[in-house]
Amino acid sequence: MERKNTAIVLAAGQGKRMNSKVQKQFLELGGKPLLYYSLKCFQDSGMIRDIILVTGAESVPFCKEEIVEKYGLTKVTKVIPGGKERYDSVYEGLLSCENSDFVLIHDGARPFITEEIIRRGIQGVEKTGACVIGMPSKDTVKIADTQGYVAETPDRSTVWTIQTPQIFEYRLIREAHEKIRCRDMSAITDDAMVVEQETGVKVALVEGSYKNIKITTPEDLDIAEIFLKALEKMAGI
Ligand SMILES: Nc1ccn([C@@H]2O[C@H](COP(=O)(O)OP(=O)(O)OP(=O)(O)O)[C@@H](O)[C@H]2O)c(=O)n1
Ligand SMILES: C[C@](O)(CO)[C@H](O)COP(=O)(O)O
Repeated sequence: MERKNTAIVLAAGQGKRMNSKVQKQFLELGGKPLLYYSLKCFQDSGMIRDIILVTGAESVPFCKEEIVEKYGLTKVTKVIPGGKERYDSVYEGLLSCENSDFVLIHDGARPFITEEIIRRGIQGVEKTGACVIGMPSKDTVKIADTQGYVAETPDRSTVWTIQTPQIFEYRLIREAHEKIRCRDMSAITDDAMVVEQETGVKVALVEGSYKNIKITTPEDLDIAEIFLKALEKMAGI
């Protein structure tokens, strides 16, 4: 039976760390809005049935006209307003795709998602119903104490840095979000944490790519321009 896979693409953040007048998801990368690239990857993937785009209420018309319609992104079936925090925007997205089997929750600020990452993620979610994309850490990681000293050094072979998409069975992530919403969510920074804290389900780790960066601060945009040029050169564009 063919699965109904929905991508929820998040683009409702303020981009405070980017410190730019235009929200980072709408900044230009290679002449197109940064947000376009992840939407286009999901659009072109045969594994994705539909896309829910979550953005700021004030940006809904811009997204519909200047991104979805302009670039012919026909799989984007809904453009909806998000919430104050990332997890609020995810929850709004989840309320909009009730008839999905798997949902792939992705940061619109990560333009370098690929078809291969989607494929590995969808394979990974079949294991337990929960899967995150990430990469083994190349750096040694230290846990700090509150005074700014090293408290602990975890064994690097067990440390991964986590990316998106994060992929879940729809019911599992919806119910986990519903449970956690009545508690303090201030320390929740990704979707896997919601499943880790609210269910006994093990979350599978699947390799993404060191190029699948999140555009967070201005230097990330410079790196993204370099990656994009290299990808276009490889594709002969
Ligand atoms: N209320 C929010 C906050 C974040 N996001 C989205 O979640 C992704 C990852 O978040 P992050 O990089 O932290 O984006 P911002 O919240 O915009 O950045 P900052 O924390 O610097 O303000 C981004 O695509 C962002 O648009 C969202 O949809 N809704
Ligand atoms: C979900 C995420 O992209 C995984 O690395 C990250 O945690 C988002 O965090 P942010 O503070 O919203 O950038």
